[in-house]
Amino acid sequence: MKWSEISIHTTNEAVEPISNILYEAGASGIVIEDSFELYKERKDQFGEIYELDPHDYPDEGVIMKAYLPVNSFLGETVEEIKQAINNLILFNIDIGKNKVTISEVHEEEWATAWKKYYHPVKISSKFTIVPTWEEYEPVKTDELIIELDPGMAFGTGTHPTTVMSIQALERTVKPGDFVIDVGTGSGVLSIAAALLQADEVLALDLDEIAVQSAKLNVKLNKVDAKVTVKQNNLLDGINQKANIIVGNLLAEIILRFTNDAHALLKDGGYFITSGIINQKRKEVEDALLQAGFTIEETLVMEDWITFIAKK
Ligand SMILES: C[S@@+](CC[C@H](N)C(=O)[O-])C[C@H]1O[C@@H](n2cnc3c(N)ncnc32)[C@H](O)[C@@H]1O
Repeated sequence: MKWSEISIHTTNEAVEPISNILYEAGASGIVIEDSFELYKERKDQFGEIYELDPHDYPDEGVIMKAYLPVNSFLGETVEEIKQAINNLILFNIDIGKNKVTISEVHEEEWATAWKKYYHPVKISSKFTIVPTWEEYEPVKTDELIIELDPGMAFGTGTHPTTVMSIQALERTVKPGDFVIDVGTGSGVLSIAAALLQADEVLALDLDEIAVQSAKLNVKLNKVDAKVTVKQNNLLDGINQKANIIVGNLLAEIILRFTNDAHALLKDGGYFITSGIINQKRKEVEDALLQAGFTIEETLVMEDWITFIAKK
């Protein structure tokens, strides 16, 4: 598959709204090169000070890079992104130079572009995500480690929607549970559920590349005895009743399977929905209530919402 890199030179203030615009437009990942990063003193995990390469960073402001698949809609998607960024001025957001450039990247470059920005991250009280190419010694004996090679699939584990999904799983998964992960991407949520002692996990994704990536990561984390990865559209054709269904997908997609999720859950089971941008909060909440769920908890991070709904 060919990918197109869209690069936007903007300001720190605009990073969050532009991230939302890019994710809404279907970007699979965003890299942020912030000039400010260069001047921060940083230490590696052994306490050594290290420096970043100035060539990777802009002199001022922030360069955001996102990756979009090259398809027949690419031109329109880019135009919509540009338009949405220009509209930020109406909300008094400084968009700085607003220089937008497009270039084509090949699959391999895309996969490695991530690597230099991606280090072990503690994302909750229990979990630390460690990229496969980094050495990491657990700080605490009960720390749960997820090793990930996100490759081409969404799910470095550090996006707010993923972090909140994992926090929601920590609060709901019980030993012996059967968990379904809709839109598994790199497999990160399925691996988390297995490490939280779920008995059986079904990881589903429509995208063949995500399925391959999830299979690889599931093996890497030695949870392949519990986790089955399958190419599937949402919950189509699945009929084994679950204790938990988790879906980190855009609101529009969640709305398509709230009723199916309700039907497929055991009584007292949880439907965890993430990936909901704040503007869509009410719409998803209404659909969950309409399907027969009660909202047990709402998590908020930056501009994103995660619901823990109970049947
Ligand atoms: C935002 S990513 C979430 C990845 C990962 N679960 C995480 O939390 O980091 C959404 C994933 O849903 C998948 N997806 C989108 N539409 C889908 C559908 N109709 N059925 C199954 N998966 C779908 C995408 O391929 C993508 O891997």
